[in-house]
Amino acid sequence: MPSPSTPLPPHLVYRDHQLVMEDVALASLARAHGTPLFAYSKAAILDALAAYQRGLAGRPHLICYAMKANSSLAILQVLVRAGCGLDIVSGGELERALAVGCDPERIIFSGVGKTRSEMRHALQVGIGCFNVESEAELEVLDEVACDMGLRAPVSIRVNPNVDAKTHPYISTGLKGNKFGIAHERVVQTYLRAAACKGLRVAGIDCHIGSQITETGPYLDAMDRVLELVDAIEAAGVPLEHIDFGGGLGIDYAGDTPPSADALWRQLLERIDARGHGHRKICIEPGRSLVGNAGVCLTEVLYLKPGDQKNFLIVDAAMNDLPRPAMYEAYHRIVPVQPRDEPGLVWDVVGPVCESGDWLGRDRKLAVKPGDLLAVLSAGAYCMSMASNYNTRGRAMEVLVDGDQALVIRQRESAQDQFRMEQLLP
Ligand SMILES: Cc1ncc(COP(=O)(O)O)c(C=O)c1O
Ligand SMILES: N[C@@H](CCCC[NH3+])C(=O)O
Repeated sequence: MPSPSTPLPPHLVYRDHQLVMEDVALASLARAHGTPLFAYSKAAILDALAAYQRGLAGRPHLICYAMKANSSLAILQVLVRAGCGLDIVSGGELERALAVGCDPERIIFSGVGKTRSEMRHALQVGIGCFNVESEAELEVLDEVACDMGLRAPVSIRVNPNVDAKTHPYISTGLKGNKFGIAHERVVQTYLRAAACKGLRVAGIDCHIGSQITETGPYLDAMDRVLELVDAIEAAGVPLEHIDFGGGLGIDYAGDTPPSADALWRQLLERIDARGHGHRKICIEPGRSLVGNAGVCLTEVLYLKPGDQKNFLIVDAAMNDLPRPAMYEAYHRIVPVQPRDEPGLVWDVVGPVCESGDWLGRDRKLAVKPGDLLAVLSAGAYCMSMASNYNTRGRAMEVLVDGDQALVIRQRESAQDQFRMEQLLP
């Protein structure tokens, strides 16, 4: 676990006893806008993207940001303007992609449960590729496209049966997972797809899981995918691109994932060695682009020391930051204006009426009510998984760019929440 001397994520620094993001003191943001508040560093997002761009430089490629990690419109704009396409998994995410002006040809539609109406809309606007996850889905997509007199570009998501060595809830490339088509059925599924009038085979797709911190599982999965590419083409179905998904991890708790450029140097070596150097590479990174660019600022409400546990009650909760409650995930928690005192060991918990509503356990912190804390690595899968449980409004979001801070989402009010509801007459 990180100690207080462990370096902070990029673009966060203590200056004059103040936690600063780029050139903005986070305490001033919290005082101006209230808490809980998510702040994201634009430079950190662009630096993370640059690592992938370096890794894939000189190759035909498309980086489709997996917006499920953080789908706030301004974040999408930052990435689309910097050259990304988008990976989507629902009609709602398609609307977001279109709202930020993403070229539809640079949109990839993933996910196991696309509905007919989602397929129709995606075909109407002309998205770049559907990543198909089952034979049943292939059939429905063919039907929908034929009805519209179109051919849907498809990749088949293969399940390579590789252990991504991550949390079981976010591992997707093993036989027991619901994702993708089993290795042994892939070639026949491609033959079937190639014979469908409503489909055009474009590529092959694979995504083995999330928060992957080792290179080995990626290399194993690439070997399996390349074997399949050879077999599919030998069976007479040409493929244009390899979509290798996302999944690269970030440092939450002293994790040491490879950098995106180092990982891709190795993967490209493998691709070249097996004679596939000419192929277009698509990727779908999510967490690794935005995760360490974000913090969640929260205010200490109450101190509740006890016989067995000391509880530190803050104003952010599991509805804002569901990862600890869902996966027992670790997020580093640091003071925004540190005190020169020894501190106590606390469980940092939120106001929601659930024992599972905790943000951090056994954290040594010197704090008083009214102090501000920053929950780190909160750029991915926090706001996008936030809920209104306990009728708590979703937090405000701010994008920091140099010494500027732009509000990119207003705080949600109770009225915003019940706008869609109906009182009885
Ligand atoms: C199909 C697909 N692509 C991309 C991603 C993005 O993953 P990550 O945020 O781990 O990069 C996911 C989520 O795991 C996914 O399911
Ligand atoms: N929600 C997960 C990641 C899921 C990846 C989605 N395919 C997390 O917070 O770590």
